[in-house]
Amino acid sequence: MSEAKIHFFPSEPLVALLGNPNCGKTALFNLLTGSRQKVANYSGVTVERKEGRLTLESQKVIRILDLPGAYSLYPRSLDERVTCNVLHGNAQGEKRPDLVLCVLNAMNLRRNLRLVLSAKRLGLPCLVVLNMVDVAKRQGLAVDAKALSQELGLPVIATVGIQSDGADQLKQYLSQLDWKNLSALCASNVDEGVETSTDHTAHTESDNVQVHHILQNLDLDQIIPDRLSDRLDSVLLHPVFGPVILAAVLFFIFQAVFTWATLPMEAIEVGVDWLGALFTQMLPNNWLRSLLVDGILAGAGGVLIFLPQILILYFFILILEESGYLPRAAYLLDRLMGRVGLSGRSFIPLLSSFACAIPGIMATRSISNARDRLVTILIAPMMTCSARLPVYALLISAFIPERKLWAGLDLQGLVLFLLYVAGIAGAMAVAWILKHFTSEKFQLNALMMELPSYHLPRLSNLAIGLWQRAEIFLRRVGGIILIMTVCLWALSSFPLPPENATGSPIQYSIAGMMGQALAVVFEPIGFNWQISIALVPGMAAREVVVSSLATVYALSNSGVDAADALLPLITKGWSLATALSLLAWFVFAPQCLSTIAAVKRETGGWKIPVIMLSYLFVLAYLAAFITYRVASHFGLA
Ligand SMILES: Nc1nc2c(ncn2[C@@H]2O[C@H](COP(=O)(O)OP(=O)(O)OP(=O)(O)O)[C@@H](O)[C@H]2O)c(=O)[nH]1
Ligand SMILES: [Mg+2]
Repeated sequence: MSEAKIHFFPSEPLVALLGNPNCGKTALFNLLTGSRQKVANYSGVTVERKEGRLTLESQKVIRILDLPGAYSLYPRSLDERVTCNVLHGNAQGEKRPDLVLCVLNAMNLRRNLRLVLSAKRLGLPCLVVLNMVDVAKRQGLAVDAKALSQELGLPVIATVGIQSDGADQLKQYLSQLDWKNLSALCASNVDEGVETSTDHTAHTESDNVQVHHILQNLDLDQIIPDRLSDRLDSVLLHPVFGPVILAAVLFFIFQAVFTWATLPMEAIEVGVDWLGALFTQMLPNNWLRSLLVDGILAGAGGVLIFLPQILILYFFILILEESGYLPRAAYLLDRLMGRVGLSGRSFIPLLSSFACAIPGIMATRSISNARDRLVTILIAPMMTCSARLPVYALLISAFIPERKLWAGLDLQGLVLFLLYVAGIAGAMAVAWILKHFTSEKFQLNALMMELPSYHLPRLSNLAIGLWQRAEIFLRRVGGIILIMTVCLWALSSFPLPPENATGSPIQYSIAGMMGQALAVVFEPIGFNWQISIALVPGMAAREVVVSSLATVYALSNSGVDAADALLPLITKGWSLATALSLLAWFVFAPQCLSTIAAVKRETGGWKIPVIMLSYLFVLAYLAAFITYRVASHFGLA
């Protein structure tokens, strides 16, 4: 029996944004649709299609698709394939676009125009959008849009993706378009002989010749050097200064995460304490008060305190992304990564994983080599995601003294930096081991990566980026973290202890019993039953470990003010060996459930997520075991 699928597409016209990576498609998409998709100054930011809507002056609504950047319509990586599938009408659940907006970076017409010529051959109506005309103007490059339009046989509209009115002319053009009859925008001067050729090298050669002619006719054949970027690169990409500056930048970031966050963190802590005291005073001593104070405030409130540190980390990541420094860092690390069998291409996905492993794993779509991509996915979870920051920060605050070393260096910041380095070193070691399992024939591809011009990060972009991060974090605190905390509170509070009980009530609860059972597994690495309990809900989200510890300890110690009691309790109650062992565990700890789901989605099956989960568990256990034993040996127990 044959089965046919019928798709019902929305009736509105579909407009797709096509262009080389980093030419400003997403910036324009945001301007047209009012969306807030991620814009950054490197290639491969967008890796999946995103849809938005634009209401034209005529009140007509059109759908707009932002697509991953592509160098050609012969895909070499997964993100380019997404774009090609859409343009050929092969994308699942999506019709073929009614109109293609070919976005050009005015500063790099030579390469950008080749894609326009390929797009023309698709037979779809095309409109050329000449973006970044502000930069071109600044650099003294005058592109004559009318002449370009004549050369291409298509309308050309100038835009500036970073100005709020930068796409107004484009919107106006779209408003006046006859959407029922777009055939006028189909290419008229396609060379029929070449069009029917199936050999794409023939296209490439003829396109090169045609682009050369167009640029000559427009008097744009000369290369305009970007002097500022070149001068900066002579220092930042210097074989000696370059790596030193990169290390210093990363080191400074981790110092700042600790030192800059102190004041705002204290302010949030005071607020949470005040609320806790208020509830304790106002409510009778019953289960509701316990839920509010020991559960919600101690747990979710305890995680909220880490918001400033997370925002400071993101602030720096956003600056690195916007400035154009990221691909340079990838270039600097290419040789180093080559030693472990990876290319510099993997650097950006790995760096994104410092924020969260999920966007990092998604970003591997831009890696064209399938083996490189898989290894990068497997090691991405070892990069310290921002959800692990609260766990590190809590343990560092509890066990590492707040001391200044030489030159004002903060000891706690240094330890944090070392933990990040431990994650990176672990990841590189795993990549190196995997290199030896790869067939002899495997050859590293040379790094081909575009270095964009440096930009000063725009304050508005930074503010929006930070706000989005704060929103995501607050939603996690109010959502999954709160839910897990309340569940754990319930499991830790019931059943009630028997009348003649001698220990604290939590020991008789479901969670208490589970913790004691789990402690058998974790005792060899120095974890007590409270930690063992906290690790389980911690699989839902990393920060939950902190909220769970807070709740478990609050319930184990009646009579102590819960919300602020965790820190002194663990300082007193745990040995340094246990704390170090827990830190070592978290450097490698198997990832949260959403990361595992993302790996399954991206690799199309359970095999890789199961491998990842198993090897990370073994690694985390081994690292914690060795740390605990060595620390105990040196008398830190
Ligand atoms: N000066 C200037 N910068 C722009 C303009 N349009 C975009 N940008 C900047 O160019 C960089 C790239 O913009 P994106 O919109 O992320 O580029 P993209 O084409 O979506 O890139 P991919 O998703 O990687 O394919 C960002 O730093 C933007 O702020 C423009 O017209 N003028
Ligand atoms: Mg984009």
